[in-house]
Amino acid sequence: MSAPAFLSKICARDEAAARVASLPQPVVFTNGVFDVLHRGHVSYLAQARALGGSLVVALNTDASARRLGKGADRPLNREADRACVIAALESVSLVTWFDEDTPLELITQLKPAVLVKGGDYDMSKLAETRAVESWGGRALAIPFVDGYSTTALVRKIREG
Ligand SMILES: Nc1ncnc2c1ncn2[C@@H]1O[C@H](COP(=O)(O)OP(=O)(O)OP(=O)(O)O)[C@@H](O)[C@H]1O
Ligand SMILES: O=P(O)(O)O[C@@H]1O[C@H]([C@H](O)CO)[C@@H](O)[C@H](O)[C@@H]1O
Repeated sequence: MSAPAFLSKICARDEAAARVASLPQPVVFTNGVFDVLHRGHVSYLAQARALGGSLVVALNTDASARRLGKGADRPLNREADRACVIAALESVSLVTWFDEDTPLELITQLKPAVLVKGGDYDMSKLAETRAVESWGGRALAIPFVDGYSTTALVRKIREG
């Protein structure tokens, strides 16, 4: 039996620039932990993809995710497992990782035309927005889907 096709969407960070160059343009970029996937995530990724020719998702490595303070046992899913789940989505063209606290350095390397986050972010406050705008790109937040968050889901599972 052959390996699932979605595995080819996952690449190491040092291969990301070359892979991005061969994707249909314009490239939309987003990032995050995506620990336990929910409806808010998949709606937001589908809307992000519709803004361009391809969607690149950069995941926080496990070490980077732990530093975000989402909880002592977070992320629940390891980086390789989170990458598989994200790569299996139709909306996603390429998945890679970043190990820093923010994706600024990776964004500066990849120079996407569009940067998106969910509506829980104020894009005007992000250094990444200023980077993308410096090469003529744009940064925007996609409307938040109320009632969906991984942290709330984990609490519900634990507390019943
Ligand atoms: N309900 C939602 N609607 C739209 N976008 C969302 C929603 N939840 C998260 N996002 C977006 O998905 C990306 C990844 O978010 P993240 O992994 O932090 O999800 P989360 O559910 O908020 O997780 P956590 O509760 O662990 O912080 C971010 O860009 C975030 O803005
Ligand atoms: O999954 P999250 O918590 O939305 O992802 C974080 O997003 C931050 C955002 O891009 C502001 O800079 C980022 O800095 C952080 O490393 C997580 O990816």
